Amino acid sequence: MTRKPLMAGNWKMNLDHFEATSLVQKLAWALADADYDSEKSECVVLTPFTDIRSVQTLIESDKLPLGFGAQDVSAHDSGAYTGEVSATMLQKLNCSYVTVGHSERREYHAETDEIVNAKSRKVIEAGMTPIVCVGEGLDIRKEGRQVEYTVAQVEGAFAGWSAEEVAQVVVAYEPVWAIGTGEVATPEDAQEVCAAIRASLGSSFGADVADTVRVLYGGSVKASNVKEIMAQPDVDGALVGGASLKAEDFTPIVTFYA
Ligand SMILES: O=C[C@H](O)COP(=O)(O)O
Repeated sequence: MTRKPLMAGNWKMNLDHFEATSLVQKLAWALADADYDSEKSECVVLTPFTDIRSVQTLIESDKLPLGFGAQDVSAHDSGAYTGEVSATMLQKLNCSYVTVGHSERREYHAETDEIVNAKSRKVIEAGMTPIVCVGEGLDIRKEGRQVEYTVAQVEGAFAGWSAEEVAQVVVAYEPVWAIGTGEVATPEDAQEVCAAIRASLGSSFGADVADTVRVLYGGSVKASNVKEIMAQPDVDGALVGGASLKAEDFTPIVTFYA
């Protein structure tokens, strides 16, 4: 099966809605200038909640070849959960993707695999695609336990799910030590864990699921290293932080195939 590469920009807590509109316009212009072919990669921006309406309006009204989504979601449907945003609310804004369980959420907001599981399920139930983030810290990497640690996170994220549900997700492998540090995992490091994630999905949910689910790599992806990372057979895209904040940095990542 051919898995279409997904190049997703996670803006994190950057860019207000004015800046968001400006970046989307610049990105659309730069992609057109680079002869971007949306058949060869899918380009998505994951914005702060406050930017989504502005980004949606721009992308839909100008029919830009970009997807958009959010960086987190509530595990609850509605009610007395001050400050939270439900999957249904995001779906009503036409979001396609929602990042769940990013290492910054796990670290600063104590998100466990159980919470990631519950949130991802809400995203699926609302008809969107969760980008479920997993990955080891430096201590685990130094002990050489990156595969077992990351595979256990994947098993926890989808415990109790059906194969049909898991077939709808995207998994992002982000070694925490490579996020925002300039330390990029080697292509072989990325391949090792992405392949193990795929193998785990295969043994738990079947070969079709393993063939279908896109596994992304994230952690200091840049124009200068994207091609070698994307050349790995089990890497189906990138989750990009810092380099997604400028059109001139993100465009060559999205058009890595050129
Ligand atoms: O979600 C994106 C990752 O945290 C990677 O961030 P980075 O590209 O700035 O290292």
